Amino acid sequence: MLINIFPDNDELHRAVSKEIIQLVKTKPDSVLGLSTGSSPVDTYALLVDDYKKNKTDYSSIVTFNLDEYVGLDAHHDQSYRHFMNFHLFNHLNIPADQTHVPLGTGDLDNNCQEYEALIQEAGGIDLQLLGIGTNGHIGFNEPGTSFESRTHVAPLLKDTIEANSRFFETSEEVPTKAVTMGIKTIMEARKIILLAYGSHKAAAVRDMVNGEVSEDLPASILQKHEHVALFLDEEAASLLQ
Ligand SMILES: N[C@@H]1[C@@H](O)[C@H](O)[C@@H](COP(=O)(O)O)O[C@@H]1O
Repeated sequence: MLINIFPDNDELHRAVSKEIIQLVKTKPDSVLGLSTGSSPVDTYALLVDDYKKNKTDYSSIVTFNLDEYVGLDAHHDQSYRHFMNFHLFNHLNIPADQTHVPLGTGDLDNNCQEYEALIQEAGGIDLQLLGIGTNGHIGFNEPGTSFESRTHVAPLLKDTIEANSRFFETSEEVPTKAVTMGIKTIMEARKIILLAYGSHKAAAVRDMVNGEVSEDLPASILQKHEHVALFLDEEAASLLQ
């Protein structure tokens, strides 16, 4: 694992956005795996800034997002599809049909199979962006998820549901399941960048890097990937040995 530690978040997001922009420029038909949550928001803002200033070309880029809540369609303002359109896709010259976010409505098992097939048809993911949950989840692969998993419907754990509840008006609205790329799907990406900042991520980051590789901490599998780069701030890195 390549570990980059930054004194401030601005530098961290600049470094991550540079990696993405460089890939888009050197391989204009790259397949990008993207993530949601608060972690990548400022990175996406920098990609949008760069696009406005430098007209970096996304017309042949294909994207696959990690996950989507079950029950929320693209029109719901808390759906990950809405998040991605709002923060990134609407501001770049990427054709909408080249952006993929798992579908959290309709025939879910079928959606999962189709998503895997689409990733394969696109030639696999060149660069997967990840965040990490405080319990070590990646995508919505909670502790206990099989390392052999592919895109599937995942129940969310109580802590994750509680953490997400701040985004919803009533507790009944908070999704309890998600469609997520599996661990195996994520591990097949040719390169992975994981972004984490803040002291609340420090224990998960420590266990991911220094702990045993175990399904109890999904992100620990990244120790087995040949091209992983962590982009951390000093707080998230503070418990590393
Ligand atoms: N499914 C997402 C993950 O992909 C994300 O990495 C994680 C961390 O979120 P945040 O970046 O807001 O800390 O939250 C959610 O559970």
